[in-house]
Amino acid sequence: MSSFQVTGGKKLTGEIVPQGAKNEALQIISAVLLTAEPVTISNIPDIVDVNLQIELLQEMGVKVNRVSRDTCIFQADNVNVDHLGSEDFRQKSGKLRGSVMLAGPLLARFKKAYVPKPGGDKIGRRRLDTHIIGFQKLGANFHFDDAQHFFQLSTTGLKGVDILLDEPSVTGTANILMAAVMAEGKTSIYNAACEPYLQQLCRMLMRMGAKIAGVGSNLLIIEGVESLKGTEHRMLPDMIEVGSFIGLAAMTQSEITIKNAGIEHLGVIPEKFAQLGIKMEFRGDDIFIPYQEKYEIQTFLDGTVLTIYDHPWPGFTPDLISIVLVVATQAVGSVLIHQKMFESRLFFVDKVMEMGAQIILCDPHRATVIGLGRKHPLRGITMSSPDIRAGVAMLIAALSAEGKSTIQNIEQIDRGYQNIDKRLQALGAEIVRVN
Ligand SMILES: CC(=O)N[C@H]1[C@@H](OP(=O)(O)OP(=O)(O)OC[C@H]2O[C@@H](n3ccc(=O)[nH]c3=O)[C@H](O)[C@@H]2O)O[C@H](CO)[C@@H](O)[C@@H]1O
Ligand SMILES: C=C(OP(=O)(O)O)C(=O)O
Repeated sequence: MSSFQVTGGKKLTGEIVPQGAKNEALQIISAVLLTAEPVTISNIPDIVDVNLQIELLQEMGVKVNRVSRDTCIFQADNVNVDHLGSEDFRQKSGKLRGSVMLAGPLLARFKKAYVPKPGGDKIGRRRLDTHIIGFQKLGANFHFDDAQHFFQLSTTGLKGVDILLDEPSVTGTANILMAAVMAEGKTSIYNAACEPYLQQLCRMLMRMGAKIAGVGSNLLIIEGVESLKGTEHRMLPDMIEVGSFIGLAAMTQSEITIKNAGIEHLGVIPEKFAQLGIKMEFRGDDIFIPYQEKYEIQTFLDGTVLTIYDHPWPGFTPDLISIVLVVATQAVGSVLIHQKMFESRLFFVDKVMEMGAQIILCDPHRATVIGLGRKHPLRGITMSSPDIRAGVAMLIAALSAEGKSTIQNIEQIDRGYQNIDKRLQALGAEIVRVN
């Protein structure tokens, strides 16, 4: 288990470029299975989860030519689908959430797929019902192996159908969409997720020849085609990294420019940080966060205490709730943080309280943060990262705290943030990686 040793209290300065989006990459890289032709993908983040997804493809026979550090040409012209039934695949795919999205393209092109229990963050129950029921409606049969926790899917041919999702699952929508693009006839997916990740996937599929209407909305209409061709695709900047850096700048009283932030794709993210009182200047596609002695949490218009909660896109992403919570601890004012989607994402809060933050953990989903400005600065402690975003929230807290902190289990952070220690060191942060 590796750790970061962080000496807090340093003001950071300079420019930082967000990596390509992790959750987009996991969808896009799965979609290369839909064609035998080459697909060139650029701005691929060099992070553990994405590298694992690429290895999974390689191990089932997809050719991967890394033409530069962030660009690969994939060609799925000789795929061994049976590899997915192997112990090897089960082990490796169990390490990340994104592996589940190999199933949709495999069903579409090869008529069978295996879905082992996917990994990813242990942030609550993460069921696959939306995915499997969607496949079933398209004409797939499934068998669930209880002992191995393994879904086996097969079809004699997928057929277009109207699907109303029980919830707008992000990976579920991507999976069903990728299955539907080559199904016979018309499919509609209503209550679809519509994050920029999915919009990007739709655009890529359309460049490959898919017929999709309603991109960016919660109703996707897909007219099945017989086959898809190769294409090129570039990943957007990672909006979760952008949000993390906005919070980091304010909390450490730093002056940072986030270069090429993809501002038009950030939805309400800047607005939520502005509600915490954080100033930002949009300069072209860069976000400049000036030094701020203090930032003050706004109230609602009627003067009641602000609530920040997660919601499917275009609402506020759950992946930034932990970061907003930590950043609020050094603000002036109070905010109720409500993590609606996941029941185990706020458990790191006891560590932030141990650092000296004034927080009332109301229940597994809600925490009230009482920001007293820097009256009681946080103090460094030893903590362990339970998931990607809590890990980065802890790192931000440690960088703002007085004294030294140790963050253990940083493998969680490495799943989603590319060389975060080196990139923050370049801004002046004191972080040492201990392997
Ligand atoms: C690889 C990947 O892309 N992972 C993301 C993806 O995970 P993932 O696709 O696994 O998440 P889902 O969208 O399926 O749902 C996440 C959780 O939220 C619950 N839920 C969902 C929708 C809803 O309206 N109400 C509700 O309560 C679900 O029951 C589930 O427990 O989307 C999540 C939700 O944005 C993000 O946190 C993950 O980073
Ligand atoms: C929850 C996340 O990731 P995953 O779904 O891959 O576990 C995340 O990116 O915050």
